[in-house]
Amino acid sequence: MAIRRNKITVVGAGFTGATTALMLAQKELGDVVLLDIPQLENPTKGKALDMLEAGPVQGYDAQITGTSNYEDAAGSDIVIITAGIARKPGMSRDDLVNTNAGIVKSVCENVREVAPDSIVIILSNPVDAMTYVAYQALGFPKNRVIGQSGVLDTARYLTFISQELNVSVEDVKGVVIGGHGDDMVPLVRYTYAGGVPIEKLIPADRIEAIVQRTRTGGGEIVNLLGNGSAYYAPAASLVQMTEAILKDKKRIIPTIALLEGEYGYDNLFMGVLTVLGANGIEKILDIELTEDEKTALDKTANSVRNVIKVVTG
Ligand SMILES: NC(=O)c1ccc[n+]([C@@H]2O[C@H](COP(=O)([O-])OP(=O)(O)OC[C@H]3O[C@@H](n4cnc5c(N)ncnc54)[C@H](O)[C@@H]3O)[C@@H](O)[C@H]2O)c1
Ligand SMILES: O=C(O)C[C@H](O)C(=O)O
Repeated sequence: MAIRRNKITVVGAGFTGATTALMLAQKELGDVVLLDIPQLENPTKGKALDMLEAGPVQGYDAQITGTSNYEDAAGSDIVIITAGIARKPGMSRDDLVNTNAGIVKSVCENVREVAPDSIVIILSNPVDAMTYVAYQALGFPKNRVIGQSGVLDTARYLTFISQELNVSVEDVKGVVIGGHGDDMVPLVRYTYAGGVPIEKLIPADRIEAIVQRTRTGGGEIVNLLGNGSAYYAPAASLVQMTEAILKDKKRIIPTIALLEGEYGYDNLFMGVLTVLGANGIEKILDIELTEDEKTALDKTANSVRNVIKVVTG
C-alpha cells in the first residue's frame, strides 16, 4: 500500500516561499506544492525542479511541484501563505496593507475551495491584520488560521541574548508576544539562560538595547538587503510551526491567534503563546503579566487594531 505523505502548499514562490519549500523538503515534512501567479509559472516550476534535483545530493525524498494552478494544492494538509509584496527601506510593514489584503483575500478564496480541511499559516505582512483577512476569507475555525511572527521575533531576541552572553543559542529561552511591529513585547521577566533569569546575567541597559534591537530586527535586515526583507529566519520559523502541527508535537510556540477574551482583548489577531499540535492552535496561554507588561501589550494591541481597521473599514 502506498504511504500517503503530508501535503504542504506554499503560496508565493518568492524569497520566503522558495526558502520555506526547500527547508520543508530538507526536513522531509511532506510533499511540497509551490504556487505563484500564472505570469510566473515557469520560474516557479523551475525553482521546484531545481529543489527536487537537490534531493539525491542531500538525501531527501519529497515531491516538489511548481505551479500556478490551485488544483495542484487540492487536499493539502497545510497551506502556507507568503504571497504579497515585501517592504523596502523607508517603509513600514503597515504600508503594505492595502495591496497585500487584496492578494491574501484572493489566495484564501482559492484555498477555501481546494483545501477546505487544511490548516493555514499566514506570513504576508502586515501579518496580524493579514491573518484577520485570511480568517474572514477562509471561513475556517479559528484553530486552523495561524499567523507567523512570534517564532521569528523570538529567534532574533534569543540570537542577540546568546551573542551578549557568548553562550549557545540552545540554552537561551524566552518569548516575544504582541503585534509584529516596532512595539512588540519581548518578555524579559520570562527569559532565561541556562535556567537563570537574564536579569541576573545582563545589565539592565544592555537588556533594553537588546529589546530595542529585537523590535526593529526586521527593519535592520530590510536596510541591509536594500531591496526586500528577511527570508532565511522567516522560512525556518514557518517550518518549525509546520513541524509542530504535522507531528502533533503540542509545542508551546508564540503565534498569531484570534483572541476572544484572552488578555482582555476581543476579536483581535495578535501574537501570544499557543500550543501547536495536529489541530493547529490547540490552546492559548493567557499568562500572568505585570502592570508594565500589560501596558506594553495594550500599546501593541492598539497598533494592530488600527491596521485591522484599515482592512475592515
Ligand atoms: N510575518 C513575518 O514574520 C514575515 C517575514 C518575512 C516576510 N514577510 C512578508 O511575507 C511576504 C513575502 O515576502 P517575500 O520576501 O517572499 O517576497 P517576494 O516578493 O520575494 O515574494 C512574494 C511572492 O508572492 C507572489 N504573489 C503575489 N501575488 C500573488 C498571488 N495572488 N498569488 C500567488 N502568489 C502571489 C509574487 O509573485 C512573489 O513571487 C511579504 O509581505 C513580507 O513582508 C513576513
Ligand atoms: O521586516 C519585514 O518587513 C519582514 C518581516 O516582517 C521581518 O520581520 O523580517
